[in-house]
Amino acid sequence: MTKMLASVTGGEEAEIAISAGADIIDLKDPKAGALGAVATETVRHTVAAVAGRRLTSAVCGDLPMQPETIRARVEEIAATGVDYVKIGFFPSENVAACSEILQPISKKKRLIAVLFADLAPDFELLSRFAADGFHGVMVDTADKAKGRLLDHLPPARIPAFVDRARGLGLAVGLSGSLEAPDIPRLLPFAPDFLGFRGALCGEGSRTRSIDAEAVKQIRALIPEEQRAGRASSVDYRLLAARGYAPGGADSALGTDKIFVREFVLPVEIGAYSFEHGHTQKVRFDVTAEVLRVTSHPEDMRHIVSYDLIMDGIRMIVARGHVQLSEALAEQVAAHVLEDPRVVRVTVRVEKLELGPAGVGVEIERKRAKQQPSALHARHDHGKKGVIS
Ligand SMILES: O=C[C@H](O)COP(=O)(O)O
Repeated sequence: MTKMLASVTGGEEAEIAISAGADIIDLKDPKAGALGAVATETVRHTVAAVAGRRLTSAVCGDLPMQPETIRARVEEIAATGVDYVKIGFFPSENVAACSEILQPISKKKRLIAVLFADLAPDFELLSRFAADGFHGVMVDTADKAKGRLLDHLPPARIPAFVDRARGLGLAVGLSGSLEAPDIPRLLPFAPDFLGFRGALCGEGSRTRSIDAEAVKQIRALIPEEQRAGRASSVDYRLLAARGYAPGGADSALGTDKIFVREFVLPVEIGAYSFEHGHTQKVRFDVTAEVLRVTSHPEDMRHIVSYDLIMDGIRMIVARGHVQLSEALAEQVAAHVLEDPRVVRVTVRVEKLELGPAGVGVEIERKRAKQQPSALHARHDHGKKGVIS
């Protein structure tokens, strides 16, 4: 299951994050940069105070890409007893050398390579990290003022990154100014962890202190593993909605309709030869009938996000040429029905450049009774279980 990583500045914030349910306590000084490091002594004390109640990690700072500087710093942080050491790899011709020099340390400490979605990350580096014994790879953002992870690494590009990392045996983390609505969009990729700082702080400002209420709200959106000695805070309705558990929403509450209208994308589509090798504008209109889980919807736990529909369409379109509008509509309908709360979906696909206005197809599909959730299937595949 996906773990929640909370970046904290020291022992006091660590306790807040622990009591609000974070799985990984990550030491970081947000005032000192994207991967700003806290004092090594603070890492040591906090790790000792956490005392195995949670996994711990620490960043090494926004270091120059100089192999010897990085090696020395990673050794210093590793010696604190922290479980994971996170190392930022900024674009440089020295990246391979900086990774390679860490080989001996990676044999005794779990290292996480951090790439930055807003700095044109080179995912070819993943095989370098795997060869050098890294435990995992994480994507973050370097400039927190310039957008969230999904602004730089859109959902359609995430499967390629996740699949590649998984194929190399690397754990996968996603972060970068993530906010609550990003969580249901990222969970289907089954990352090993999602990392947060800004969303846990007062007024969403990552340089303020973390706030217990904000941590709890984020925690509630990530299905939680049962932890010994802790009353479970699992929201079973959420789990059901994500396909992690049998059961479903309260049918007595009936359904709502969510919709996406006039969503236009360039698509490689068409059966004629003149339609191959280039894109044409296609308009999507989708309405999904969703089971309600509460009569008082308050946050992301209680809804099916229309972002999931748009993300799905983008991912399907990114797979390449499709011959028929009908086939495209079927794929979109199947994707939307993967959410077990969707009972019926209408999909209209219109090519906008072939006729006076639009030409296309509209289909309606219902969830077949007892149809096993595709999300079940995805998660049953464990680490390989990502949308492709
Ligand atoms: O490791 C994760 C981060 O600390 C993310 O920080 P952020 O949510 O402020 O971008």
